[in-house]
Amino acid sequence: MAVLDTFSLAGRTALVTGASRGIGRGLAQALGEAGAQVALTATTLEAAQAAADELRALGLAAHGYELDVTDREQVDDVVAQVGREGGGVDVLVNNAGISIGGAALEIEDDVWHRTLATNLDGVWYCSRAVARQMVTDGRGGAIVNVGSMSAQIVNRPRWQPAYLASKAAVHQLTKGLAAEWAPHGIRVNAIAPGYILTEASPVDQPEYYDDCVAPAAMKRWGTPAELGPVVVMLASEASSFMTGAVVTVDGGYTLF
Ligand SMILES: NC(=O)c1ccc[n+]([C@@H]2O[C@H](COP(=O)([O-])OP(=O)(O)OC[C@H]3O[C@@H](n4cnc5c(N)ncnc54)[C@H](O)[C@@H]3O)[C@@H](O)[C@H]2O)c1
Ligand SMILES: O=C(O)[C@H](O)[C@@H](O)[C@H](O)[C@H](O)CO
Repeated sequence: MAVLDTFSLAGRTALVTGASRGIGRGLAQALGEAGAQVALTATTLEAAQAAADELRALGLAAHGYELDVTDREQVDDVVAQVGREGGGVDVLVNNAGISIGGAALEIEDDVWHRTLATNLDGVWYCSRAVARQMVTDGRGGAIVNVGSMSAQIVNRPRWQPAYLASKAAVHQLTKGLAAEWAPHGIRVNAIAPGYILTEASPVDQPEYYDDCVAPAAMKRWGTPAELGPVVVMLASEASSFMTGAVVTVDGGYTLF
């Protein structure tokens, strides 16, 4: 197979969580451009369908589904539905995540629990539901988790202890599931983005420059579009011998 053909996702179905905006929206579009039929999921059906409409307007194959990743029953139902409608889920991108700021001595327990529920339990529920389907179908597949450089560094000046813990857990869960599911032909990898400009991460604002932009070797923030090619690689045969890897995409922020 010619090298660029190994990146093709033609004939595959990809499910993306938190796909209505930001990084998830960008990744959904990249997967669609690589040829996948994309199931865009979001916490409201309206947001999911609006994002799917945008992709279809670009000539891509996309459908929207309501999915709150903290709701295990809904996860199982949506994965089953996407599987039925798309001939099985071949690619799962666990993107949904929240980061709530607050000092450790001050945050409410609710912040801790909500963060872990979304960023970690959500990855667990979605991965397990998709892997069960992949194993039952005997087809294998690829899971890509959106981790973070926050698994290894502490963001400043905004403290977010639950977020840091959740992303470190996602990286290690990636490795654990990769080891367990390799015999089933399921590869599990993660990306660890640095600062990416999104609604949740307004790093173009001047107050972020000193801590978030200047320390990166490339002295800039990244965009969701710059994560797309990396995720397409991890989702496709282009990374056929990769599993359990965490690929850093941070403009050199964590070099120092
Ligand atoms: N932006 C960055 O600098 C950056 C860096 C590293 C990692 N990340 C990670 O990338 C992912 C996307 O971040 P973003 O910057 O695009 O943020 P964002 O807030 O724009 O997007 C997050 C999406 O997740 C969705 N979401 C939240 N809770 C959910 C739930 N319970 N169920 C389903 N969906 C839910 C939101 O509705 C939203 O659409 C997150 O996992 C984040 O931790 C972001
Ligand atoms: O590195 C990351 O994982 C992200 O940048 C997060 O830390 C948040 O997006 C940031 O806290 C927003 O201010």
